[in-house]
Amino acid sequence: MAGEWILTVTAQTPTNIAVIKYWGKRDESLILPVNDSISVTLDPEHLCTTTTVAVSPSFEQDRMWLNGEEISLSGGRFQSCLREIRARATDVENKEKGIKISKKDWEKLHLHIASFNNFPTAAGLASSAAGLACLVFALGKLMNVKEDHSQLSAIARQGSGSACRSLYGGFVKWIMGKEENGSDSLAVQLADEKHWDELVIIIAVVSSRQKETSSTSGMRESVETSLLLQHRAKEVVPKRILKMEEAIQNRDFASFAGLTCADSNQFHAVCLDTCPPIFYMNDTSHRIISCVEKWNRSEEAPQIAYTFDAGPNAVLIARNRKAASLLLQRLLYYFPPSADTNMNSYVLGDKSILKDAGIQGIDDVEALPPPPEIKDKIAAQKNRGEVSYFICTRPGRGPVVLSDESQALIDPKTGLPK
Ligand SMILES: Nc1ncnc2c1ncn2[C@@H]1O[C@H](COP(=O)(O)OP(=O)(O)OP(=O)(O)O)[C@@H](O)[C@H]1O
Ligand SMILES: C[C@@](O)(CCOP(=O)(O)OP(=O)(O)O)CC(=O)O
Repeated sequence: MAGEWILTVTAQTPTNIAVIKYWGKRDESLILPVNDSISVTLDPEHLCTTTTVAVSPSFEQDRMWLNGEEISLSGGRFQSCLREIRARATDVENKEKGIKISKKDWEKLHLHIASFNNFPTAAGLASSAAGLACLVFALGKLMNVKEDHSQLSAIARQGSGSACRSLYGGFVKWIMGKEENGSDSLAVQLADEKHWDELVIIIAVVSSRQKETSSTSGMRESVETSLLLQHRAKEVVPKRILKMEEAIQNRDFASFAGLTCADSNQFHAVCLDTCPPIFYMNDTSHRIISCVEKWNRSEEAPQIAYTFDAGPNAVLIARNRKAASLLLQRLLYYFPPSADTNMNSYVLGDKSILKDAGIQGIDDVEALPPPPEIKDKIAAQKNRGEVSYFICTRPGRGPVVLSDESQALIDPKTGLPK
């Protein structure tokens, strides 16, 4: 270790949405859950975190910038991740740059970290999951950590529980584990993103405002006060996990949708059963559920699964592209954009779904007929402006290293954000 050099690694990591929810910890500091959970990883093309980690003997302290603003790394969760990953660092040699770092040097070397979310932070779109997973994954690469993704997931878990599921693409299970030290509480991949690639996901962003009750404090209050949570964790989730694994393996959409909707509804029932009650969904969320339920019931088999995290945004999983375009027509019929919004900023992500739905501009939205399953005028009412925007996406891949230096967020000469 000599001279003034800077070594960087840049990684990209997806976010994930739980279809069997994690809600409740048995250990707050290690972040150990009261039940297993299962998630779908979302395509990083539309929702992801990019993080560059840099190390240099010239850095005087660990520093981090999130979306361009410097943030503190002093929080216990960041510190746990940094400590755990440093403890697993090994020798690193970069012959091209003439850099040699030995295992013991990592204790003294400081890091600069810059991260960017390509979607709103702290808006109920799981930025903490993608963010903490990306931090751990990028540091693992920089420090030549030999552990596999499951071992890394157990470190990301200590940054934010749901982050452990973002270490893999496709369908992922977070096994709650039994050990007191948390060593067996980690994520495993159930199936990769190609296994069920017909699925299309539409997110209705109902509100981008920061929520009143964070997941962390909400689940603490539920553990302390909700009897329904105890019943859910002991009796309901273990059986549901088995059924969900089977539904995913067999690509059985009817079973997948039934389990996903029931689990989201039970999670929100636990929130209502908490004292004082927690309300994450709002009237718009309820209207979206009712639209999906009516349509699903009018068809021979369910077309859409819905799930809501700790906020009012709806995550809608369509069985295939055809169902997704019919869903988008319904959503745009009920929730047209307000007068000053253009379609280009109203439907984001994979815009080809919009084309499939036959919608080119606002005139096509205004001309949409009421969905055929609607029988009365009240049910056909429009709710203009209630949805901020939609994101069309699909199941996606796990973390990757971006080797193209132009994608790095830290200047390799100054060690500061570009
Ligand atoms: N890219 C990132 N890198 C590191 N930490 C991040 C990153 N993005 C978000 N975070 C951390 O996560 C926090 C936001 O988490 P929070 O749980 O409030 O929102 P969210 O994850 O977007 O929403 P939700 O958990 O409801 O889905 C940020 O304040 C920051 O501490
Ligand atoms: C409703 C959820 O999204 C809860 C996520 O909780 P977090 O992972 O954000 O909580 P902490 O572990 O305290 O950081 C359900 C889920 O993702 O499984």
